[in-house]
Amino acid sequence: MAAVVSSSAAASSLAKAVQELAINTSAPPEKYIRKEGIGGSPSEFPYLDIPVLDLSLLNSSSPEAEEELKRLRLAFSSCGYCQAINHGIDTSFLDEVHDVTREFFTLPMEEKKKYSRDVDDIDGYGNDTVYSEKQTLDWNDRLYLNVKPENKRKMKVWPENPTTFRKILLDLTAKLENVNEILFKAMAKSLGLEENSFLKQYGEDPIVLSRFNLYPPCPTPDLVLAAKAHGDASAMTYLLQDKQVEGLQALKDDQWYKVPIIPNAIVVNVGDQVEIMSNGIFKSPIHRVVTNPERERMTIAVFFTPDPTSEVKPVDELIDEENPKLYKSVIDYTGNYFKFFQLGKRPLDALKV
Ligand SMILES: O=C(O)CCC(=O)C(=O)O
Ligand SMILES: [Fe+2]
Repeated sequence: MAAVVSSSAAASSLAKAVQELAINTSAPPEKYIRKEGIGGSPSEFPYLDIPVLDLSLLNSSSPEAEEELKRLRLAFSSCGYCQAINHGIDTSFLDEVHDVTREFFTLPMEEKKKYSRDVDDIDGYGNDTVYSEKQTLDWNDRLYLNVKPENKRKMKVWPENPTTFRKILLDLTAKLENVNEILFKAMAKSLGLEENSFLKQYGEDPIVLSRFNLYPPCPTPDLVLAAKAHGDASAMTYLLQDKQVEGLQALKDDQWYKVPIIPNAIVVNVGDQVEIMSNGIFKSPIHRVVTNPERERMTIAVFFTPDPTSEVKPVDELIDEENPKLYKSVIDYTGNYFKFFQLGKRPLDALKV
C-alpha cells in the first residue's frame, strides 16, 4: 500500500470528521474542492434505467426463471447494476440495519472516535486515508469493518454502542451470503455455464467487508464529491441505499446517471473480479457519490471478495477463438487494488492481456 502522509496538515484533516466540518460551514476546506467541478449540478443528471430483478424467480424452476436469467445477463453486461427485489430479507430487518446505522452516526463524536481507525489502517471509523498532499478528499465519514474471515475481524473497532450493532451486522452479512449465492449461480446459468463456475473462484475463505457511509450535507455540491469515481475491487457489491436521499451515480457511455431509489430493493453492482471471471462480459461499473446541499445521506455497502489465496481468472468455457482471454489471472486483487487506484490508474486495466 502507498505510504500514508503523516504531516501535521494531513493529520489535522484526518482528525476532523466530515460531520464536524459540515456544521455551519458555507465553504468546505480546500482539500475537498474539485476545481474542475463535477460536470454539472447533482440533481440535474438523468436517471439510469436499472433493471429490477426478482430474486425469487431467479432461484426457481418456474417458466419465468429463464426470462429473468436473460434480464440478469442483460443488466450485468450493460450497466453492471441491478435492483434486487424479493431477495428474502425482511423489510423490518432492513429498517433495523438503517436504524442502527443512524444511531451509530448520531452518537457523540467522542463515542464514535472510540472506534477510530488507526492512521495507516482501513478498519474502523474515519474518513479518507491521505496518501498524498495533492489528493482531493471525499465528503464522507465511514465505518469500515472486515466481517470475514473471522480471524481478520478487528473487534476493537466494532461498535458496542448501539448494543445491537454487532449482531445486526452479522445477521445482515449472513443474509447477503444467501443472496450472493443465488446471484452467482444465476450469473453462471445465464451464460450457459455450470452453476458453480463463478462461485468456486471465491475459494475456501472469502472476504466479506462492510462499509457504513455517512454523507453530511455539503453547501457546494457542484464542487465536492461524496465519493470519487471508482469501480469496486470486490467480486460483487450489495448496497442498501438511503431510502430518501439520492446521491449514487453510475457512468455509462461517458455520461453520469443517477441511480434511482427503490425502497427496500438492494442495489447490486458487479465488481472488478466478476468482470475478470466473466472475461469482460459482465461490467464493473464506474460510479461515484454526489453531495446534497440540505440533506444527510446514509448507506450500507457490503462487498464480497474471493479468498486472497484463490486464483481469479476468466472461466475457461468463456474463452475461444472468437472470444480471446481479456484478463490475466490474479491472486489477491483487492490487496493490489489501492496502489493502482492511488496512482490514478484503473486497477482492472493493469490486468488486461
Ligand atoms: O453510498 C453509495 O451510494 C455508494 C458507496 C460505494 O460506492 C462504495 O462504498 O464503494
Ligand atoms: Fe463503490
